[in-house]
Amino acid sequence: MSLPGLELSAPVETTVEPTVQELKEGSEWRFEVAFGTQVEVRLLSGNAELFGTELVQKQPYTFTGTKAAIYTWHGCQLEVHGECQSEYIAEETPMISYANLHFALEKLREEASTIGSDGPRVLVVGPENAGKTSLVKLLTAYATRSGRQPIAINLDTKEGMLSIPGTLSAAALSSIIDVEEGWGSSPTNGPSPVPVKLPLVYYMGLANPEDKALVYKPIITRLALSALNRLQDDGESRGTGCIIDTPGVISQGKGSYEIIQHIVSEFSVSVVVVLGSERLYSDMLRRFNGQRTRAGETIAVIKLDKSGGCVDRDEAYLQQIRQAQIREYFFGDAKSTLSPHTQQIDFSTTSIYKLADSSTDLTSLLPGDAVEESMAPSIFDKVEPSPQMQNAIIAIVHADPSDPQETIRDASVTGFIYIAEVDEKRKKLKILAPLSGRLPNKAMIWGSWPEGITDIVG
Ligand SMILES: Nc1ncnc2c1ncn2[C@@H]1O[C@H](COP(=O)(O)OP(=O)(O)OP(=O)(O)O)[C@@H](O)[C@H]1O
Repeated sequence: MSLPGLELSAPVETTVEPTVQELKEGSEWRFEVAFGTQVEVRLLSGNAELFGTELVQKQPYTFTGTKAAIYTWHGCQLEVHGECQSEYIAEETPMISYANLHFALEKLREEASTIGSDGPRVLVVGPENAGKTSLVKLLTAYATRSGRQPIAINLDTKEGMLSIPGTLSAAALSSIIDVEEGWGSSPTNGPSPVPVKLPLVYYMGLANPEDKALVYKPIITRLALSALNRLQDDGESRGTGCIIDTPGVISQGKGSYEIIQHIVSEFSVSVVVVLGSERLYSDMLRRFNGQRTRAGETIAVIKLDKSGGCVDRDEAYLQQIRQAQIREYFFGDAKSTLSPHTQQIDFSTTSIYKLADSSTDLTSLLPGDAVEESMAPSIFDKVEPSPQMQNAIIAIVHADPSDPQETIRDASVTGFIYIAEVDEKRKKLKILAPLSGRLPNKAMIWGSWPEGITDIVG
């Protein structure tokens, strides 16, 4: 069966005989599956995990558009149906050092729980494709397997965590992460085999946060406030702490790591993990080692090797991932199909704010420069619907259309709509929304990221 909007129709190749991969202890099977093809994997014997989440024996797992690795601590047998784009077994992996980091964090968590303080706030930085997201998934999965409830935080707008790209989000993860889907699914209207997570989402609408620190930094501040409050209020998460994923671009040293500094101070980061860069490690050591957090803890800076399995992903592949995340937001996934609604709305019922292109960025002013009222940065331009909006994703946020721009910028997301058609003559928009019913009278943000997507509505 083919699902509308999802490219899930390609069946698993059943005519080809399955292959069996024998993995020795401490090795991993690295595999890539193209979009449009599916590969089914079963764990026949032994134990195995995908970025920290354990596979259940005999259960079929189906992968499409995936680059990942299945690791075994004690050896296992995997049965593979279908054709991978590439696959091999690697015996050298940095998994022991990753597991040691987990045990060190567990020690800090135990200490925090004993004295009733916050568990470690862990920041993962490193160049692009160093394996940051995979490490954050692994540490989160290991923490949940230890019976804890970590808060996972995504500050990388290039890819979404439990939301679409362009967003920053936080979620308390008490249940396992989904082997096939990555982080799992956010609330849907259907039953889900893996419990759904309720993320807190903010919309940035840009791929490169350094382009607009004026928007990115305040959103980080909001998200940090919410996440740290959640830690304080939630006994289960408090001793566990949080694990923060970041975009590679902020680790390149431009702007003297100003954004990393901002994240460390807003989240009161106590452990900085540097993946795959000696130079970044030495810069982070110089900047943070031995410094103290707000609560007086000493900040630790740790270096970890990049896994040889990390793959550079080309732009075409990344675009397919983004489109799959958007389709999934509206239509669900193979396990739970959603029923989004198209409807016509009048231009007059919309209040759309577009990130201003030429806003004065106060961060570019030198200390002591006077800020005149006329120079005050404008964050958004209020815009009428226009043909350029066709195929765009628009965020609806928890703010009134008449609220100050700062309030709109700092508001969390209620949901997203997709603009299928702009009819300038009749002044109507055809939109796709996850639910039926009138759109709330809230401010809407039109960003440049994720880019428009075609063919989503028939
Ligand atoms: N051990 C491994 N074996 C095979 N593939 C892997 C392995 N580790 C990571 N990958 C894959 O490599 C790619 C890059 O990894 P990941 O997304 O974790 O890096 P990142 O540093 O978060 O990237 P970005 O900077 O773009 O956010 C991903 O497709 C991931 O699934």
